[in-house]
Amino acid sequence: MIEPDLVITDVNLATMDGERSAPYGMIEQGAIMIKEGMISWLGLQADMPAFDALATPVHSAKGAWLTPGLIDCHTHILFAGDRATEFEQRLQGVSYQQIAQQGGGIASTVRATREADHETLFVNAKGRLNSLLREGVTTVESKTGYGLDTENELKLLEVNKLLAEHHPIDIHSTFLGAHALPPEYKGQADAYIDIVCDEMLPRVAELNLASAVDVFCENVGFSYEQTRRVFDAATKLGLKVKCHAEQLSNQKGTELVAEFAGLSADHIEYLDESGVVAMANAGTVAVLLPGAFYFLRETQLPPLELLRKHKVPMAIASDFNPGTAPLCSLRLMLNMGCTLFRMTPEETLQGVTCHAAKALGLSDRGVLKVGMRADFALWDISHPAQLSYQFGVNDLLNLWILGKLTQN
Ligand SMILES: O=C(O)CC[C@@H]1NC(=O)NC1=O
Ligand SMILES: [Fe+3]
Repeated sequence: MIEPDLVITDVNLATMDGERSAPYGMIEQGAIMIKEGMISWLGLQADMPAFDALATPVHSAKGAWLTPGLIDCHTHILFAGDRATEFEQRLQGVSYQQIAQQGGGIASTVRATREADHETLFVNAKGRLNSLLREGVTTVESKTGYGLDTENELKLLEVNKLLAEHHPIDIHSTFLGAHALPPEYKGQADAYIDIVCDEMLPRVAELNLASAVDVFCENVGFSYEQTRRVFDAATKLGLKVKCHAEQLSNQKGTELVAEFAGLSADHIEYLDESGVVAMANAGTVAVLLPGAFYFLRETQLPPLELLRKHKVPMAIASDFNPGTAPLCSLRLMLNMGCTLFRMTPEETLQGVTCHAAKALGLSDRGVLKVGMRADFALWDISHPAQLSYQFGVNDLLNLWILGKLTQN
């Protein structure tokens, strides 16, 4: 018998394990054992194997609910400045186009981010990660995309590396050099994509600073052909791809990411059935972003019935960014997934656990199962549905990352 490092007893487990027939994969009146940062046993407390209770720390959950640590699989936390004055202008009737013509929008965040040093960007992102940590988040995907030249995109990736080394949350870095056209390449999108493919991506791969590559494929972003070029270059360098796709129109970005066996298609409000089928066939995850939908007051809902019909895994994420989703809360997204997108509470919880892990290509987390990372959150709730039902309630009791108590 390998003695555990920690045992949690008197606990209800929302395992999120799809192989269990119960809703949420739940095990009530359960227990869980941790060894060297991984789950070594879980099940009914009545079936718990013997262990030396004198030598082993035991935490009685007193009937609280344990879930996998939450995963925010789509964030833009690396930036400086804010766009609060634009928010004010838009509410006074100034259009996006007018703001962009005044040099606002993404361009203003790019200017502020280029001027910011590593420390400023680190401190900004650390504060945002701390907000997510307090909500039970244990893994975060952090994209670049506000540097838009080689030096500054690499700067952002270096900040991600520092965050991964110094913050308890596990950081997964995505290169999003093809987020927007930098001002110095106005009207020269193909020339900028040359830089992304021929200069930035080889450096990103050589320095091993990102595990995935993303593109904003949209009529106000990059075209289908330009997106293909980036995906082709990324794949040749051994990097997985994902895509901001069908957010404002249907540019067939989803079918393109599926063609490259990509990790996820994100936003997808304008996705059609051929795109859903392509995702189903490729195992590509749908990442739904209700925060941007809400903040932009969009009306086109993502095709939930088609995603369910074709059994496409649905994840949910904050999309935290200064322009279209300045909402640094994954718990709010759980609630919005239900209230705005009409997902069920179980679907939204899958969306920030097992399906979010899949959207990042991670198979070692997102489910309470033997051999998985001991990343979990203990909640003062009477049922897992409460996690999407209520918001703003301080219901997180404890948080463990790799079996280490991180928040209590
Ligand atoms: O406005 C910003 O700063 C980012 C917008 C954000 N980026 C993207 O690809 N889609 C979005 O909604
Ligand atoms: Fe985004």
